[in-house]
Amino acid sequence: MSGLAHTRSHPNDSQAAATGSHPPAHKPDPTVQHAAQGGLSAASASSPSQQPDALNELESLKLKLKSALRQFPDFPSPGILFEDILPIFADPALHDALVRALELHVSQAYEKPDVIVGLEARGFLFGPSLALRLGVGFAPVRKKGKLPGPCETAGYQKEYGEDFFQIQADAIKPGQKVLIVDDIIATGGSAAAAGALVKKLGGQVLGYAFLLELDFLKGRAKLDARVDTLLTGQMAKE
Ligand SMILES: O=P(O)(O)OC[C@H]1O[C@H](OP(=O)(O)OP(=O)(O)O)[C@H](O)[C@@H]1O
Ligand SMILES: Nc1ncnc2[nH]cnc12
Repeated sequence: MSGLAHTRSHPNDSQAAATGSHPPAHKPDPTVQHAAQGGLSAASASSPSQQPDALNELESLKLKLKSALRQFPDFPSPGILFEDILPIFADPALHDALVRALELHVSQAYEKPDVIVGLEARGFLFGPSLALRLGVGFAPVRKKGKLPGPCETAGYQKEYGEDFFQIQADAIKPGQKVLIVDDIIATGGSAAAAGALVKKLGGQVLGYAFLLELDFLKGRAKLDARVDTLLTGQMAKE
């Protein structure tokens, strides 16, 4: 299995990314840790530049991370199986594993970005740490009404509702290369809105990187640049 996996999304597939039906109607015990499937599904070819040691390290980090995720059924609304990533941050070793995995992933797969853009709120948990490791800037995309000064705004729909995102007008300079990061891609609405904001400011979206992809929702079809995720899938425990 490749340590890095990505596909370039096809903008024309966006209709396929509608809201989702959900995977198995199991009722998992939320106190039991679950395993999202490690690795990535489609189109995951290693490039010759990828170092075997780094790939092994990445695979081992992904296994640790997947075992830390928990699921809560019917949160925040009925029918949603909520993936809780917070146990990762309760344990410094797991926290470090997440930042290290993203650092490996991004540094092997992309040219160096100028700016990491993280999405409120869970993209703020690791976006700044990743930016620091890579030696690049960080800019937040926030929910409407939280950022001072001139802002660009984009509305979007997500797996469980709709919202507005904003970015400060001077957060990205025209021509800057941007990597957008968040914890989860579900329907892709949030990430697509963030990409639209970066492009409104003249930024170049190198790609999107996530901890977890709920692939049955086909969110990556909404994104028109490279998409990378450490873990894929949603698996309920009986
Ligand atoms: O792919 P989508 O269907 O758009 O869903 C993914 C988004 O949903 C969650 O954020 P949420 O809006 O719940 O905000 P939070 O991080 O503040 O909890 C998650 O952190 C992603 O940002
Ligand atoms: N099922 C889910 N669990 C956690 N965060 C989400 N964001 C969108 N869908 C989600």
